[in-house]
Amino acid sequence: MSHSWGYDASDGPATWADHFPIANGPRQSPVNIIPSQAQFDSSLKPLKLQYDPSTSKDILNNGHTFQVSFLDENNSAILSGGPVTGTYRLKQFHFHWGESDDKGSEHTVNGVKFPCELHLVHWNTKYANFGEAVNKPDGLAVVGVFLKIGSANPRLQKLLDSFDSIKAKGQQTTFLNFDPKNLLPASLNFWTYEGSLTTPPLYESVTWIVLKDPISVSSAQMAKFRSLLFSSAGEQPRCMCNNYRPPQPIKGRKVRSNFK
Ligand SMILES: COc1ccc(C[C@@]2(O)NC(=S)NC2=O)c(OC)c1
Ligand SMILES: [Zn+2]
Repeated sequence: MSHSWGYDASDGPATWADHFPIANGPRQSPVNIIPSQAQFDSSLKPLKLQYDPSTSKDILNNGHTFQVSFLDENNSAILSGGPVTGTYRLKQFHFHWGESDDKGSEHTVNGVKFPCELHLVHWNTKYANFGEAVNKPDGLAVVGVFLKIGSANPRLQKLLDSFDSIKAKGQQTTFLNFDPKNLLPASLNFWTYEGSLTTPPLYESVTWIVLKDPISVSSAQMAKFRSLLFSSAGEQPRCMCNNYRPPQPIKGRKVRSNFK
């Protein structure tokens, strides 16, 4: 039976090493990105994200976050270029956020936290499927996008409108024709480094691609994120928020950028 974990003092990030010793491994995520220490790498190719909205399937409250899953039987929604070799297929995207607008992102920039961070998860098609790829050193490529408080973002609205249907853990509903391209900033300038999943099992299998530019979200929209629950229907309601792991030791890793 997989060990239960969460984000409270009793089961949160400070306790994860008890059952998942890789939590203290050499390539853990997230990290604090220090732009002045990132190395510009002219050999990095432009990041290519080719998404097909018809591959979006459903939206689920999994008790840790909410995620939108995609059909991944073919190369309709893919990531290529950037720091990766080959083709990676979009599997799902999800978010991490705080109980207030002053925290919530997993990666930080010069120690600055954003209120929310989007993760677009892709798996390497050199492997047969996501399950085979998820624990391989080159198995996953995750695009991280920061959300910054500003004007309401209409492109988040379809997600927010689905929240009443997935309020509690385990609730799921169909979520068709959603184009994740609409969640990206205009610029695909990025930082990249070798890291891990940011929740147990914390596999060190992620090539991180963190976009420099944020997208906007309003404070009212963030409040809707916080209307979701960690808890199942019928249980004592527990606000889904602060579902972020703090930055981990860089341990000698280099963060590269495709921009000066
Ligand atoms: C067993 O496979 C898993 C388990 C958890 C996650 C989620 C997460 O840990 N990973 C990132 S990235 N953010 C997260 O919250 C996952 O995502 C690819 C794959
Ligand atoms: Zn994540």
